[in-house]
Amino acid sequence: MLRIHSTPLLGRVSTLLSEPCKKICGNMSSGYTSGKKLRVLVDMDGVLADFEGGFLKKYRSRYPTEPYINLDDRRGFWVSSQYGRLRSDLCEKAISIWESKDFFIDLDPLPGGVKAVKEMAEMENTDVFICTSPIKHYHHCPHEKYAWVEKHLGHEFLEQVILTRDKTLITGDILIDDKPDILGVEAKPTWEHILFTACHNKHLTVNPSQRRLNSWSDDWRAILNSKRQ
Ligand SMILES: Cc1cn([C@H]2C[C@H](O)[C@@H](COP(=O)(O)O)O2)c(=O)[nH]c1=O
Ligand SMILES: [Mg+2]
Repeated sequence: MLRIHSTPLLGRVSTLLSEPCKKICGNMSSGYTSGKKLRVLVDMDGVLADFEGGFLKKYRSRYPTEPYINLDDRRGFWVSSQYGRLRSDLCEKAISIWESKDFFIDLDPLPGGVKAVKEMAEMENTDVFICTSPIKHYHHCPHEKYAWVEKHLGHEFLEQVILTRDKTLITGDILIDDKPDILGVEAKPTWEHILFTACHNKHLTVNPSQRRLNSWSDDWRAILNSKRQ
């Protein structure tokens, strides 16, 4: 394994490395030495990738005679729970959709998300990571989440992917996420949760101190700047 001990050596080693390796080493050097970079964690499902729209399309196509919930009528984060309340067997039918091959890779990007993340990544003193929870049925989901990032953000962005079932363990300044309650073993995560508005959370009255990003047309740059020292 190549160990890099100091910035001058890093500079020399860097000239010998391929472009992707240079980018990795660039991240290592700036992250370790400055300590001033803003670290933004961006969720994937419901923030960058249209989980709800993709689910409804595939559910209706697989179960054309079964009842379904329009996106305007979605309430609560868990699609499976709301379908289960509609009729108990529909919970399993809902789950079967996102456990299927090609569900995650086929998700359409949400408007403006990919462009915003690419712009964020180019900003000075800013590190962006895609922070996303895989489902436990792991046959397709983790692979397809990586493939989605490669397809829409590019191969180099794979370096920025964090798959975790517990986002409270990840350190960052901001987490942009559509899930209203992000809980885990760490009671006091380092990040401020910015609630990304989605069909399932738009009616929620949240704590007045919780900030929202209504869409990627909203002023995400101002939110980032508000966290800079
Ligand atoms: C709505 C819903 C989602 N899931 C799964 C699907 C995704 O892998 C995660 C959500 O990930 P995120 O990083 O918090 O966006 O949860 C599920 O299992 N059941 C559901 O109803
Ligand atoms: Mg999400």
